[in-house]
Amino acid sequence: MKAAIIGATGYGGAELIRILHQHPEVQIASIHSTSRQGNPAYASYPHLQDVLCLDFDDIATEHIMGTADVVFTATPSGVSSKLIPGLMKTDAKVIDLSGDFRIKNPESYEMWYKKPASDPQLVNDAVYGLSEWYQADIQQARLVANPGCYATAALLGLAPLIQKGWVDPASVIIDAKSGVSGAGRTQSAVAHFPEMNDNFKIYKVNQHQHIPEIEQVLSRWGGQMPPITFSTHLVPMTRGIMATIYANVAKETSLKQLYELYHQVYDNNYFVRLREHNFPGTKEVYGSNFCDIALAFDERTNRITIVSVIDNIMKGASGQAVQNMNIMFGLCEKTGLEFLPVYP
Ligand SMILES: NC(=O)C1=CN([C@@H]2O[C@H](COP(=O)(O)OP(=O)(O)OC[C@H]3O[C@@H](n4cnc5c(N)ncnc54)[C@H](OP(=O)(O)O)[C@@H]3O)[C@@H](O)[C@H]2O)C=CC1
Ligand SMILES: CC(=O)N[C@@H](CCC(=O)OP(=O)(O)O)C(=O)O
Repeated sequence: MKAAIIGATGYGGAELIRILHQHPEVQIASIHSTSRQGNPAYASYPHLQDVLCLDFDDIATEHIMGTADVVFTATPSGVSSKLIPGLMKTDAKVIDLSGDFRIKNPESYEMWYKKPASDPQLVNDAVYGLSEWYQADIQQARLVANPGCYATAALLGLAPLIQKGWVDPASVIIDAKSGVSGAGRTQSAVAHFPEMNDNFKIYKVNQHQHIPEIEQVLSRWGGQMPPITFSTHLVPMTRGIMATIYANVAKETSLKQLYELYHQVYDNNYFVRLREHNFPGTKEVYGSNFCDIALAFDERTNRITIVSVIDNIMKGASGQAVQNMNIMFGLCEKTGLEFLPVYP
């Protein structure tokens, strides 16, 4: 298969290059940028010197038409919505890493993203690419809306409990923390070294764009859902997300029963690992496509604590995008993705 990457100068794009370069079924046919067109890949990414011998091309659809079987758009929200209608006129399958095609309700998208919603027909046709849960739809999809990084960690952690109705949905609180690469490569004050180093900050309180995304999926699983509380924090590390999720039980249970449920649900999913013997840290998934989940049950408060960790650029973005590509093209979902976590 031939792949084109738009937004290849960003972190999501660089990670796609790292994965696809060693994917046995894929050749990177072209990389695209608006700021570095005509320049070699190594000019933007010195670590690719003598490895990826391609120049950045511009983003005109004509340059992709007929040359790619799959196009990854690793571009910001508001940009993907403009690029993808043209790409849908080619024969390629498209996997978008932005939030532009995730939210089915256009008013909700516009309220949370503060940008015009994408073409409603394409939003309707786009399949939400939470690989573990929508495999059958992803197999048939022409356009996949790859999930947000925080949404991936939170949804994989909550899925069994919400689907089975084991917790009171009104009690759900998701407290999440991310490494700074989640903010992308573009410079910003918040990600500036003196601002984030030796610091720990909450941001976008009650305003994060992943709130409607998480609520949309939880409602699909558990029926009408009350609004959730979701907080995001920036941690002075490069990669990683930890979502610590709290929920009150809706029925009598025990830690043993909770793990039995999670094993039933996830034992056949290679990329979800249940960490029954110790709580996961972000380093234990660093550079890999794993989502590690552990549980605790406090009998005093009747509250469950779920800890879910991912690498934000892997399972939270480019890793899951390649997992979705594998599913769309009928390959084993693990193909080209069996990276061990980088440790230490
Ligand atoms: N980083 C992460 O952990 C995650 C990111 N995402 C999403 O993935 C997407 C990419 O994120 P990330 O790589 O981190 O972001 P970066 O800021 O690192 O990169 C964004 C890329 O988009 C390109 N771009 C910017 N403006 C335009 C434009 N007007 N037209 C075409 N291309 C443009 C830039 O390239 P150039 O200026 O050279 O054209 C750049 O390569 C975003 O939608 C992000 O929300 C999702 C989950 C996690
Ligand atoms: C640390 C940090 O800034 N993270 C980003 C999440 C990146 C992501 O998943 O973005 P999209 O949903 O927009 O694609 C944020 O909180 O907005």
